[in-house]
Formats: sequence, structure tokens, C-alpha cells
Amino acid sequence: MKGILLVNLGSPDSPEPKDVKKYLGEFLMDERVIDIPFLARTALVKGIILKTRPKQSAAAYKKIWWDEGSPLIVLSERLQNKIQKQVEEPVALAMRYGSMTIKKGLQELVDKGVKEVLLFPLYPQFAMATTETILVLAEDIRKVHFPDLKIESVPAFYNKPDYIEVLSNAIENHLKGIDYEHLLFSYHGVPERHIRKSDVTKSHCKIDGSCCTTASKAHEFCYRHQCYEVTRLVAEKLKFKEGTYSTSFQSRLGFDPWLLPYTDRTIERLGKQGVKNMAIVTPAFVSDCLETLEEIAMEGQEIFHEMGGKDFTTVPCLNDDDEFVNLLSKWISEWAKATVKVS
Ligand SMILES: C=CC1=C(C)c2cc3[nH]c(cc4nc(cc5[nH]c(cc1n2)c(C)c5CCC(=O)O)C(CCC(=O)O)=C4C)c(C)c3C=C
Ligand SMILES: [Fe+2]
Ligand SMILES: [Fe+2]
Repeated sequence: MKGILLVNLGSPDSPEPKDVKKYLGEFLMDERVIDIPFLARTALVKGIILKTRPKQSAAAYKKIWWDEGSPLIVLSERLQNKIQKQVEEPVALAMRYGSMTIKKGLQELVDKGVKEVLLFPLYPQFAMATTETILVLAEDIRKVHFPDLKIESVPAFYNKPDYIEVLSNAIENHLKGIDYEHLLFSYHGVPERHIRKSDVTKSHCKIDGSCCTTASKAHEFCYRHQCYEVTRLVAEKLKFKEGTYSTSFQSRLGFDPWLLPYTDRTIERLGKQGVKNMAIVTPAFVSDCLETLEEIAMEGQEIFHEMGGKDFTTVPCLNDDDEFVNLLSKWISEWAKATVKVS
């Protein structure tokens, strides 16, 4: 029997500093998130970041926490439940960090008699800190705990025409009747070093003005290219005029150079330039979460208002949007019907 494991990032068990600290400790000690040698990472994470960040992050989580729990988890569960209604195979949900582990998710499927799993990272773009870390951990767990299980994974779907159509429709529907001068596509940032590390050609990604628009094998794993491509394809589909939209990167942490331009600076600049009404969409996130509900919808809006801006509209993530559910269910059903091809 076949089964599906959807995997998202994860959240702390509660917005209390002790749970946030535990969650951040696991997240930031991942060598694909803070990619420096173990001893240096331990000193940075345990000796510096975990001394102050949990309190700060807990305060932010408290502002967005729902009665049912973390928005990211609740929205991922709604997505799972809606997909389960459309596909015959069992659909489980796991998180890369936190209590809903990948091991538990695989165990749940195995207990139902599943022998072949479709591992579905809920990220439209590939990144070492998201997709890759899920694939590597799932394989490690498989080898140790489920050696007979077959696992195949869904690659980044950033440029699939049907995904671009669903995303474009969601943006268009949400912004219908709203007067905005500029639409900002804000993606989660990563350190520039991550882009170079994921470059399979070892020479293409220069993070300059041209590498991401020059065809290359590197793009299969280039987060920056994939983000710019989503913006380009949506803009093409919705016939946006040049200059009315742009791309930026949010949520930087630490002192390394991260992908530019930064979202907060871009919002600031738009406000200073006299833009009064702006909208923002966050296509690196499938589910609304701390980074969209607090950093963008609250902090971003505050920056815009401070710079003289007026209306700040945030487009929700795809979450459990019906068209998105139909699309993921279609992909899953196609995989389930296909003859066995396992990685
Ligand atoms: C070195 C640090 C980080 C990298 C690299 C990184 C990449 C990355 N993250 C997401 C998605 C999410 N990140 C979220 C929260 C979050 N991210 C970092 C750090 C890095 N992320 C931190 C420290 C936090 C915690 C919150 C905070 O203290 O600011 C979330 C939200 C989780 C939630 O519970 O709501 C998401 C989602 C992507 C897509 C990505 C690389 C492409
Ligand atoms: Fe993050
Ligand atoms: Fe590039």
C-alpha cells in the first residue's frame, strides 16, 4: 500500500519561552540551517542565540497564537484533512522540528500497512534549510527504523504551471477591488553562502544581477532563482506592469550577508518614495506562520505606516485554499496510480 507524508517546518508546543527555546534549539542546531562547524554552531546557538531569542520570539508567537494552537500547525492539519478527503491513500502530517516528528509520521503510515511513501515537503522552492534537511532526515530515519520502506519525494514545484495558476488566482482573488500601487513578493531569506553551497555546478551562482536569469543546471537547487522565477511567472500570468511589483527577502538572522534586497528595507523605501497603498504576498510559505502573521502583517505594516504609507494589504498563504488542495490531491493521485519508481 502507498501513503503520503506531508512535511512542514514546525512550531514550538506553546508560545512559552521554555517551549520556544527547545524548538529553536533543535531548529538552529540543524547543520543545514546554521551551516557552520558543530563546535562553533553550539557556541553560537547555545551560548548566544538561546540566551535572548526565546523570550523575544515567545512574545512574537503570543501575538499570533490561536486557541487551537500554532497557526502553521493548525493550517497544515486543515490542508492534510482536506487532501485526505480527496485521495484514497492514507495522508499523514509531520514537522521537521518539534513534537510532530517525521519518525512518528512514518510510523503512523507503516502502522496502516504502508510500504511506499510519497514524502511531500511543503515548500514550493528548494532550500538546503528546508527541503534538503527533510529529505536527509527522512532517509536517516528510514535506514535505522524502517529499512524495508520505500520513499520517493516530491521536488520543488515553484515553476509548475498549475501551481503558478493556483497562486496567481489566489493573489488576484484576494486583491480584487483593492487599490494598490505596488505588490511586493517577500520570500524567506537565506544566507548567500547557502546558495553557493547548493550550486551543483560549483561556479554558476554568483548572486549577481544575471546568474539567476541565465539558464543553468544549478537552478534545480537554487533558492534565489526559484524565488525570482515565481515572481516572474505570476507577474506574467497576471499581466503586471514593470515597476508595479518586486521581490525581496525577509527574516534574516545574524551577521552574515543574506539574500538582498531585505523586505523591511524595501517596505521602508516604498513608503519613503511616496507609495501610499501596497500589498504583499509571501510565496515561500505554504501556511501562514510567525513570519507572515507577525513579521509581515504586523511589523511590516508598522514600518510602512511610519514611512507615511496608508493601506498595507497582506495576501494570505495558500493554506487550505480549495484550488491548492485540488492540485496537491491531483499530484498525489497521479503518483499513487503510477507504476512503482522509487528513489
Ligand atoms: C539561520 C537561520 C534560518 C534559516 C536559514 C531559515 C530558513 C528558512 N526558514 C523558512 C521558514 C520558516 N522559518 C520560520 C521561523 C524561523 N526561521 C528562523 C531562522 C532561519 N530560517 C528562526 C530563528 C525562526 C523562528 C522564529 C524567530 O525566532 O524569528 C517559520 C515560522 C515557524 C512558525 O512556528 O510559525 C517558517 C515557516 C524557510 C522557508 C527558509 C528557507 C528558505
Ligand atoms: Fe526560517
Ligand atoms: Fe543565481
